[in-house]
Amino acid sequence: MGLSGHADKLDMHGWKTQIADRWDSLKDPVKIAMIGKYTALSDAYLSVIKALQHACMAAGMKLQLDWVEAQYLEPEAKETDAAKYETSWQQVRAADGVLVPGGFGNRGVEGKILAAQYAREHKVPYLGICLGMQVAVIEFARNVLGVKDADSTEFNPGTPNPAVVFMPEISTKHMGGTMRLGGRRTVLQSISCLTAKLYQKEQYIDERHRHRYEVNPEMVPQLEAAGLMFVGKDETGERMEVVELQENPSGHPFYAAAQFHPEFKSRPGRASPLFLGFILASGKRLNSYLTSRATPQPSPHSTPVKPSPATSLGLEGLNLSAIGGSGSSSSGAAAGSGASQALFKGSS
Ligand SMILES: NC(=O)CC[C@H](N)C(=O)O
Repeated sequence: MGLSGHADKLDMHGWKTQIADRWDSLKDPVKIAMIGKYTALSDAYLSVIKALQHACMAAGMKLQLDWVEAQYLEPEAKETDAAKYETSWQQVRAADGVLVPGGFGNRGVEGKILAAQYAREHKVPYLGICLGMQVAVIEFARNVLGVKDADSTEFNPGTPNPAVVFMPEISTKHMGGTMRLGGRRTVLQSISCLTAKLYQKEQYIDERHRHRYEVNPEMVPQLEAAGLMFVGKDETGERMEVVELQENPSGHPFYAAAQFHPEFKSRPGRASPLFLGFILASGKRLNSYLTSRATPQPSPHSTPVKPSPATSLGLEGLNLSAIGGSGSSSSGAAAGSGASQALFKGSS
């Protein structure tokens, strides 16, 4: 078979110079509050942490991750554990960005909804993943549309106002076969949305999924009329994939959430575009990053163009001197940018 009988020595030099040294050199802090369940520290959370690290390396920022137990953000916690309630809200208030990752089951959901509301109202960058998108939609329905009892049928099966509903992908009778899993296509609805700009795509993106519930398509027109835009949908147009707060008049620096899990495709040197956008916005560097990149142009092709590997990474074309600009607080930013450049060159 032509095997030489011994493995070549692993070349760790690139890893050391491009990843390990770079990680150690990051100085500008970015404080992210992750609203979850401590007890559910599963692989899903580990992928999210890795994706945050990849994005921080690309942005030249040092990650400070604060775990916030969602349950302690709920008003009842004021009675049962006032100290934890106070510290948890302090962590949210101190954060540069708020992230609600994926999850199942209803414990802590109201706390996640309150965190999404805080981020929206206080213009703090928000990234919602899967359940994090569903709670953002419920929050918006309750507090902007005024549908006070809007809910998900996962948490309240009898809710009269379901903003999120069960989505039997295969069959309700087929036990265990009802989870929508794996790589699926998301069709972008506008080339000017943040998601299109971050992915540098004008037509579609492919990301991985893991969910049973979805945004109720019947509520979409009302939500959009009030400024919550569904900028990514599946190929039928019926299933909501990415949501963003309308740029005007909200003036929000970054409020985006996806039904898919962008963290699953994030790699060192190939940060997930949504995570990168979230970290850049949290570090007040998103605008300079976006202005340094070309806006996706409408394609002359009527059929989708095959994505090139280079444009799917989210790091290419990164103008790092621009990123180091606004909002950077110290000379560490410049050092971080230089190192980012080295990382970027190494990964292309
Ligand atoms: N991965 C997730 O966050 C799943 C969200 C939700 N529990 C659903 O099944 O749709």
